[in-house]
Amino acid sequence: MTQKSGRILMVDDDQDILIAARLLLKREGILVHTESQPDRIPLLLKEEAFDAVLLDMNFAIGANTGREGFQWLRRVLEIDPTLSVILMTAYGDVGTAVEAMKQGACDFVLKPWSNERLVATLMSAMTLTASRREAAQLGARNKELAAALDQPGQILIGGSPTMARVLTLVDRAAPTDANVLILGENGTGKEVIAREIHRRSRRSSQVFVAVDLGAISENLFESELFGHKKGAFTDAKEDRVGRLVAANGGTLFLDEIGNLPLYQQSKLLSVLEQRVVIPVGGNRPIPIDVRLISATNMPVEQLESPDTFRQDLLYRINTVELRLPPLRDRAEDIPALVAHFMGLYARKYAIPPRRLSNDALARLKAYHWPGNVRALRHAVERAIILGAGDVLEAEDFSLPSAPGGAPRAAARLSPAAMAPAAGEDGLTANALTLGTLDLETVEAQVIRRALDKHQGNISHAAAELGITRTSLYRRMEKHGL
Ligand SMILES: Nc1ncnc2c1ncn2[C@@H]1O[C@H](COP(=O)(O)OP(=O)(O)OP(=O)(O)O)[C@@H](O)[C@H]1O
Repeated sequence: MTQKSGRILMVDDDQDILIAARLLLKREGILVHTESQPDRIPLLLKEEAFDAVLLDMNFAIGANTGREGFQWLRRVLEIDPTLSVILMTAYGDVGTAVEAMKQGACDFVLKPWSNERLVATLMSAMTLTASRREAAQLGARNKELAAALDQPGQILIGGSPTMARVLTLVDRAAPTDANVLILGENGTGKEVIAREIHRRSRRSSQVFVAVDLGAISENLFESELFGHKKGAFTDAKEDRVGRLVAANGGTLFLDEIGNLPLYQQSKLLSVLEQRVVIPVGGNRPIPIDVRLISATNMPVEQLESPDTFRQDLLYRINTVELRLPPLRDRAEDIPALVAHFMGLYARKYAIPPRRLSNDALARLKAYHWPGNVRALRHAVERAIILGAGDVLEAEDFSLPSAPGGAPRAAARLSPAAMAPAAGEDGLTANALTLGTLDLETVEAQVIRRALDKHQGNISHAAAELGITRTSLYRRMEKHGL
């Protein structure tokens, strides 16, 4: 790999040496920043991006132990462990050379140097830096891949005419690398569709990285997406590779994109336009190559309002727009979905397969499913656990008696009831002002309040309640909200 466009930082207190090196490296097409004061190293590394450091070992007058060189070597590696450092000295001996390598230097040059050898050493140092940086990115990507391997293969059910139309679009869009925006209520299967697009795309052997923008706190947004350098802020104890870089070569799924505040939308837009990210506290732009799929449950009118969403960002992310119909508009899919989930949970709980009564199926098809496929899935899970006979009846699904009506109290054994009880996570805050001490009622009231306060935004309500979105969904379902 030729790295002739690389950039070197050379630190030596001898101006003649710096001039000689500058002339030599210029001829070789290597950019070099020369510096005579080593204490400027931290600042320089912060301000500029370098691919290798050439460091003298002795700075104090008369010094020849190399002690300062070792000290600055440690400092450089603390700041950027991927950077290759070459030490140089006029007093070098094998012992110092060995010690320098042990402490993390990648090579050692004796003064006066041979031009050819110096250039060759610098070239391999720059290549080493590049591969260390690539390895860090690969590590992050591998983590994502390993997480994907842990996930069971997702089965996509969608035989209804409305879903068939969506799947035709998926078919056409998937191989094109076009950015896709998926719109739909919570639980309609936006992530399932995003994974399907990835699976059918040219990037299918690469990683699929899902980022729930609604779950990232505002102050961690940049660090999570773009990464950070060690020391960029108090908690940045190590370098961190951002999710955008981890998704390199693959598909990046940005869920709940409608939740981003406007100023974060600007940051995201500029990254998408320039196709590079600069980690927080860093200075080296990292090129990114991702296929972007975004999703939101925000109604389209709101998304098209400049007060809520940057329209230039919208144009960038919605080359193809898919609208997932709510489950109530595709009741034809319900039998297949129920059969699929019944099989899934019977296997999971090692329960013999059960049948479904006609009445139960009719009730499931007639219900308006405000929580969509996710809620249906949970209802089936509960029925599988609680249903006593060989045939599951309508009552086993704990459906509200009329659409929008109050749900039956969830049985003690339901998965929802198995979730942490209210009170363990702050859900009973202010219980005394609610006029009742019945735990279930209080929980429902608190959740309703949180949802009202955040205009139905699940991520924000969950964050305020101090629980995960999944946990909030379970509770909403339990209370028929
Ligand atoms: N067509 C489908 N076939 C099989 N399972 C589905 C389908 N659609 C959704 N599901 C299941 O429903 C649940 C919710 O799906 P998913 O997470 O994709 O919805 P979402 O729209 O992304 O939700 P949210 O808006 O909350 O992010 C998942 O468990 C998923 O497996």
